[in-house]
Amino acid sequence: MMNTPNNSIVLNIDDITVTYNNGHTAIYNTSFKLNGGTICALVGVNGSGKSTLFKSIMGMVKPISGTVTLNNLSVTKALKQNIIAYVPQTEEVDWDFPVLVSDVVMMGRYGRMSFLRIPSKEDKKQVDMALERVSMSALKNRQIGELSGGQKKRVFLARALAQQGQVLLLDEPFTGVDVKTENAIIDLLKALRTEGHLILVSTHNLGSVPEFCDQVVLFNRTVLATGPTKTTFTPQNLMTTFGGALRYLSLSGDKLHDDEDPRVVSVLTDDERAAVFYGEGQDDAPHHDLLHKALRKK
Ligand SMILES: Nc1ncnc2c1ncn2[C@@H]1O[C@H](COP(=O)(O)OP(=O)(O)OP(=O)(O)O)[C@@H](O)[C@H]1O
Repeated sequence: MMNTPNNSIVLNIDDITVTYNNGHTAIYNTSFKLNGGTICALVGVNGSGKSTLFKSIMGMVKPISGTVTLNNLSVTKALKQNIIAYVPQTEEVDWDFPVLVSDVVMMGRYGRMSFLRIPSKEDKKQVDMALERVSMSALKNRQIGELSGGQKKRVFLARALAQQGQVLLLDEPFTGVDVKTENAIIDLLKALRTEGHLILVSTHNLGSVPEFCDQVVLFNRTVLATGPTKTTFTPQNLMTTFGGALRYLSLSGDKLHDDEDPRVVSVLTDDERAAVFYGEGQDDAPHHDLLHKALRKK
């Protein structure tokens, strides 16, 4: 069983500014607040500071001003209590390091072990359950470096699950994964939301945002807009966020993916685009098949 988190978890980012040692201010005056039982998308162009924001929440970079708190605890205290789990971008990991898949997932348990790091029965059970949840049990004795990009992502997700944190930070979990895996991850995140977790996920797959995220933070070095997806994830706000670098794409046919996914890329007309964004009297969020990877860097 996962922890039994309740909706009382609160992440409060209050007016933080992060300046790197080289003098570059990556994010400034950034504030937003999220509660448990939420999946929030963090959306912005490359270099807009999304990873920096994650690292601030993880205490890996220190804001020069402002505070990050979890249930009124400082990041340091929240980390000690294993409240936050982080799935970094794949590029940030040294994949040549010789380590088994199950060992990577066991790392999620380290914060709960004594300094000798001898896994208990419970630790092993949690690792097995986490691997099961991301459908990676069969590969648990493989070297991590031998896995595909999508499989590595799932292993890191399993590591975060094994940690049993109430807050899950995911930095681009869909990059380089096939559509089936993306859908499986989305289903898992929805289940975690139901269990009361607070999930913040950065993604460039704009099409899937309305399908599984109830909140959004549109970001470019500071918060441009934040709130419920339905009212905030609007074409106008997205144009502000992406400054004309946005392309509206739909997918169909078999050319886009290696698997049997029957989709290809085509450009949407203005009318279709309006329909995708809740137009045409649609009450429900559009299915992410309609609009996918709509960001193209200019
Ligand atoms: N360690 C660092 N030292 C100096 N500058 C950095 C450092 N890390 C990131 N930056 C700069 O801060 C800015 C924000 O980078 P960050 O990685 O947070 O963006 P991002 O939104 O996650 O980008 P992407 O979508 O490409 O992953 C960039 O201009 C980047 O060059």
